[in-house]
This record gives sequence, structure tokens and C-alpha cells, in this order.
Amino acid sequence: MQAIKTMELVKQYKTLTAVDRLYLDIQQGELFSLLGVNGAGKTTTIKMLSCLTKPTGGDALVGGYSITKEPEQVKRLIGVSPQETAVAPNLSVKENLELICGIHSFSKGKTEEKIRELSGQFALDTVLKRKAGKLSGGWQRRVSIAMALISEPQILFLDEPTLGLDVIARHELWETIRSLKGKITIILTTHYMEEAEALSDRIGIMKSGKLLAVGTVEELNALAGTNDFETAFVSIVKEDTVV
Ligand SMILES: Nc1ncnc2c1ncn2[C@@H]1O[C@H](COP(=O)(O)OP(=O)(O)OP(=O)(O)O)[C@@H](O)[C@H]1O
Repeated sequence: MQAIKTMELVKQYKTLTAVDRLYLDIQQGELFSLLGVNGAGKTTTIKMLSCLTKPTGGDALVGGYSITKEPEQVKRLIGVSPQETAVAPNLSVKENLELICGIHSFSKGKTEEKIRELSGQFALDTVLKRKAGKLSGGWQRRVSIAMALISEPQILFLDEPTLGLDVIARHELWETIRSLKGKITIILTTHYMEEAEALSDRIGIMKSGKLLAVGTVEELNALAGTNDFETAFVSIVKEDTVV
């Protein structure tokens, strides 16, 4: 079953077309990466799919609901860990998690249960009492993903989850993301080729708002006639082959 289907999705900012007639199909349970250089339109795509910004053309179905006509239903199905840090810096990690549970009107018991569950899943026990703003970028991101999962979304959006993290923190976060694979649909944006290669079931390569190619690493390598994904990415982006 399809988790996401976009139909000629467009976002125009005055004269700039940030997303240009995007057609995308993402299956339920898939980890799909949108890969592209800066300014390719990845964040804008995610913002439209998560109803944070309205498309200027086309539409998309998220969990079967239209982002233009049924945004409230869409918002109930999704979780978002945005590029800019989502944690409240002056609150402790536990307070951040409690805040989101409160937004969803969880009872005291359910809040405690949820925090226990997520602490186990994301190994947050040691940082629960610490101020979120004082944690490293990797830990803050881990907390942000845990917060996005509180509502038990069917679809999770991760916008540049490892941006600015050192290599160790990046690999640790990859493990966290891998542990979610298959359980929910994940749409991730990145400009790190190795990240897309390490995590994704399929990858969509974007440039200047357009989707140039979509497929598994093997399919994209075959398309570019190489065994090396970095070479394939560079070749597809340079040739501008829209498929
Ligand atoms: N609110 C806005 N107003 C005007 N232009 C915008 C706005 N948001 C994004 N853009 C432009 O749209 C284009 C796509 O931006 P977007 O952030 O979606 O790219 P991206 O692929 O996510 O890049 P990055 O990897 O740098 O985050 C860029 O040229 C950007 O400058």
C-alpha cells in the first residue's frame, strides 16, 4: 500500500520554483531518502507533505489523505523531526517529552509509560534530567526523533537528521534510524550520499526542484553504469537526466 503519492506537486516562491511538478510514490514501511545538493527542494517537499507549507500547484496523498483538502487528517498520521532543532533548550529531556505528551492530552499514566518506552528505545535514561539545550547535537537530534514518535505516527519525516554531526554521532543516529525501519514509513532528506546508501530502501535524487531519478542504490548505479554510488549520484546530477 502507498504511504505517500504526490501528483504534480509544485511550490513556487515568486520567480523561483523550489519544487517542480513532483511525482513520487512511497510504499508503506519503506525508508525513502530524498537526496540532493543544497537548494534542491528537499526541505520544501517535506514541509508540503507534513502540511507546514501549502503547495502552489498539484496535490499529494499522505496515508490516503489530501495535503490540500484534509491537512488535519494528515497531521494526525505523521511525526516530524525538523532540520532546525525541535527541542526546548531550557527544559530537561523528560520535560520536553512530557510537553509533547501533554499536547496529545495523554494521561499521567500514559505519559509515564510513553517516556519509559522511548527512553528504552533511544537509550535516553542517562540524559532524561539534563537540560536539552546543553546536550550535544547528536543527542538533541535523538530526543527530537523520540518527540516526533510520541504520537505513534504511521509516517515519520526526518529532515537532514545528521546535519552537522561528527562521524561517531552520525553512525549512532543511523543505528537509531535503522531500529525504526520497517515499523513505520520514514522519509528522510540528506545531502550525504553515504547516509542515503546506508539507510534507504529507495532513493530519490533531486536537483533544482526536480526529481531526476528514483530507485534502489543498485538501480541508480546501473542507471549511471557504475558500481560506486557517489559516482552514480554525481553522474545523474551532472547529466540532469530526468527519468
Ligand atoms: N520561504 C522561502 N522563500 C523563498 N525561497 C525559499 C523559501 N524556502 C526555500 N526557498 C528556496 O527554495 C529552494 C529550495 O530550498 P529547500 O530548502 O527546499 O532545499 P533543500 O534541498 O532542502 O536544501 P538544503 O539541503 O540546503 O536544506 C532554494 O532555492 C531556497 O532558497
